Amino acid sequence: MNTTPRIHAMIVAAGRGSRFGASMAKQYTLFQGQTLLQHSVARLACSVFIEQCWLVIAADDTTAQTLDFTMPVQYATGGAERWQSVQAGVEAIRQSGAADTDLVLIHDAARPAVPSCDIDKVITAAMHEPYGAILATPVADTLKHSYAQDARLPTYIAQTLDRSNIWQAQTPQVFRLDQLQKVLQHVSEQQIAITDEASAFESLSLPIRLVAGSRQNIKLTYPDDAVLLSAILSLQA
Ligand SMILES: Nc1ccn([C@@H]2O[C@H](COP(=O)(O)OP(=O)(O)OP(=O)(O)O)[C@@H](O)[C@H]2O)c(=O)n1
Ligand SMILES: C[C@](O)(CO)[C@H](O)COP(=O)(O)O
Repeated sequence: MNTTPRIHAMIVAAGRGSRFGASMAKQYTLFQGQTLLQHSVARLACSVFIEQCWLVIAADDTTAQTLDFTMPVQYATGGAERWQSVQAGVEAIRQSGAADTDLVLIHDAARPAVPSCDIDKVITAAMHEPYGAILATPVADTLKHSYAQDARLPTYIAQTLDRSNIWQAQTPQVFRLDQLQKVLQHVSEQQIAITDEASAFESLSLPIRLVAGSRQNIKLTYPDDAVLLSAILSLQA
């Protein structure tokens, strides 16, 4: 009997890219002639586990459906917060007939350089977990905590943080479908602020496995991330 759970992939692409500051949403910025969204779909398409993908886009998005993708895509409408976009994707996946024990993979459109081997690694890890697994990379720099001050004033160091056992979370993040829906409902009811789905599990003290990922899997967030991302994509080509 085939006990491998089905994988339902979603890419969240409903953000506005305010920190990036471009005139259009950053997921439509072109690198090597392709948008970030197309690059991210292509990376997922390299995975042996993924044959199609849900794209969670803004209600007023008129770009995504004009693009060509390297595997079949379906669309869901995102929300104001990232976790609400994920919740919309989860609902669309459930409506499509997914089973509770299937796995859901969530990836940021803003992370187009994720190595496909990392995608398969985090999926395989999640298959052996009761709740899920995420890609992450151990912090490499010394971390400073600053005094909270008026942004118009110079900022000073309050303390250096112990960086042992500190990781930077990435995506994909992969979870059991029914468990993900349950924890997102908890986040909604308790109005908990989260910036990734693993945090929702943490809010209920549910264990999520960390899988060491590539430092090439950067997220395009600020304008000067573009130079580094462009170099990484060129080297990966
Ligand atoms: N309401 C939101 C917010 C974010 N995202 C997606 O989540 C990913 C990571 O979020 P982030 O880097 O913060 O993107 P933005 O929210 O667009 O950026 P900013 O916070 O600078 O506006 C992106 O692919 C973004 O499109 C989303 O689908 N729905
Ligand atoms: C999900 C994420 O990419 C993990 O690092 C990150 O939390 C997204 O945060 P953002 O503020 O929505 O970019």
